[in-house]
Amino acid sequence: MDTAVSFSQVTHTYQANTPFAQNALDDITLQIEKGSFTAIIGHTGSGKSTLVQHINALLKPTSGQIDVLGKMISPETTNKNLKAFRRRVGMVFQFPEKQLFEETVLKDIKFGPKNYGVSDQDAEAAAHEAMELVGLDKSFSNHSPFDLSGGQMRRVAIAGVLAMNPEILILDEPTAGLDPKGHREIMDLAKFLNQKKQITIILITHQMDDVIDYASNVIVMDQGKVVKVGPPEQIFNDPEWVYHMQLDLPSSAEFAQQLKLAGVDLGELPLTVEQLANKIAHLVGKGDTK
Ligand SMILES: Nc1ncnc2c1ncn2[C@@H]1O[C@H](COP(=O)(O)OP(=O)(O)OP(=O)(O)O)[C@@H](O)[C@H]1O
Repeated sequence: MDTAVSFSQVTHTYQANTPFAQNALDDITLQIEKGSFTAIIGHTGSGKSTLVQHINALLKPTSGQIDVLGKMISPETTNKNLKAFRRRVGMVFQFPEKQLFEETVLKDIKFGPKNYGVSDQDAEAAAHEAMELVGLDKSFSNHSPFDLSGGQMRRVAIAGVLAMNPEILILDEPTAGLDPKGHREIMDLAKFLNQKKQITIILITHQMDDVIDYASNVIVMDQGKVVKVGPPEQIFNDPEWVYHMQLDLPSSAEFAQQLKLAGVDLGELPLTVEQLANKIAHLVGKGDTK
């Protein structure tokens, strides 16, 4: 597989050379494969947001370099001539609906492509396509984004990023504050974009169930360092280490741990709800639930 993002010995210090210097990334070296669905986890302040903001060059490293789709980002990189690059790396910030500002949904979604020099007609076509992707009916086009529900506003904001046709999509806690239905819709959209549109997804999340259900690869951060990288099953197979990192287990694995503490031996730690159901069914003599 090709590499989409490659960090080489990257450090980032906020307010470097001042008494307020804050070291947020410490010697990060990692790769993210093209087409992967990568989750970045780690407790608050571990450096996740700082890390992803280097991927579209919103932040520049204090030292080291990052290769993103062949573009090299280094301490010397300036914001000049980054437009074409930034279009390829879509970034959905936390609570992206706060950044909506146009008077209609369509205008808001068209804003990005137009800003990147796309003609009005092409921007409109891209906006309609993006609306369809996020499940917003065309009839919303002339609504004010501020008259929509929280979940719908968030989909408008995501559509604005998708209208630029990114190859990498960074989602920083995209489901924060949504109800379970809205949560599922956004996560299923991310899965669709990854599997059907071949967009590389980089997701920051505190939801371990999402990590196990959606991610193919996980990066664990702690105090500005990458402390573990691997598929979800590998990351969660040591509950003591997971708790030590101030992380949660996926809920099925958490329940299995509780059973284990109560003296029920399930053997290997089941991570998905389906695996847990099968193990319990087996234990009570009902065979496979399938
Ligand atoms: N603009 C800033 N100026 C100074 N320090 C900052 C700034 N942004 C973040 N930091 C510090 O850098 C460190 C990493 O922060 P970052 O936001 O990247 O962590 P995070 O893992 O994304 O946290 P969370 O899960 O709460 O979003 C923290 O110590 C934070 O206080």
